[in-house]
Amino acid sequence: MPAFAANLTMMFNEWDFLDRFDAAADAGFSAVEYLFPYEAAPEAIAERLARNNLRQALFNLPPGDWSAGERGIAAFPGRFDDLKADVERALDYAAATRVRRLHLMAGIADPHDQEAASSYRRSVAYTAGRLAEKGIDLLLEPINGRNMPGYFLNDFAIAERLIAECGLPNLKLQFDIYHRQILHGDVTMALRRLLPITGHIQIASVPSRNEPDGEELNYPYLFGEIDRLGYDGFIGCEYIPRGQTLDGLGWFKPFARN
Ligand SMILES: O=C(O)[C@@H](O)C(=O)CO
Ligand SMILES: [Mg+2]
Repeated sequence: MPAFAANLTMMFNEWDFLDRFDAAADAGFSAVEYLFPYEAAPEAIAERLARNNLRQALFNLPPGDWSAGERGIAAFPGRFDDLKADVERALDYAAATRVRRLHLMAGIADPHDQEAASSYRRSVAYTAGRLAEKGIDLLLEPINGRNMPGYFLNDFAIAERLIAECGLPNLKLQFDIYHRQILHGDVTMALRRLLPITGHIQIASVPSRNEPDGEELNYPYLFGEIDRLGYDGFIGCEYIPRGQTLDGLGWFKPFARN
């Protein structure tokens, strides 16, 4: 049975950030993820995880200045020193939350720009190396250009090639099924082929990015396939509830822990 992680950036927004941990546990989740933890103290997050017996599935390394439109800095040649500091900041939170995987965002940059491509590769190799010292996986996530216009890593084939070329055991793919369907489709065959390099999966309906219970994709079929393939990681529920979070959890009832 898949281990679902509630995405606390998108779900349970009826509560303040720290209270979302309690709400997710009460709803039957045994794990959580979110984009960024950095506005809360690491100890406060650790306390909520422990209190609720929750596992921390994933979060992102700092993305640069999000409010100014940055979506990562890994592909920016002039920001390597910032990136190194960001890695240490993320590792403080990783130590507190015991997370085993972190996602590095690439940034808004032209994927055909050679300078951006080599900066990205350097940032990925550096970050993966530093995370390996702590036993943590580094994840790369292709993101569709409708949600994130101009995003550098906008193609699963580019991520797959980079992971193969780097040959680092802790460098893996973040397979967001929502982005995959929008970018390329062919979700089941891609899961079958890419599962060996996949470190995390995320889900949402397509095209609305709501509960995984309708629209283009047949999630009960995909959950069965993911199980059949022997995936033993987390599935992050990275969706925007259509209404109240709890009202939309009918799909999750068979998987809830209590
Ligand atoms: O799919 C997404 O948008 C996220 O997983 C993310 O990390 C960047 O927004
Ligand atoms: Mg995602």
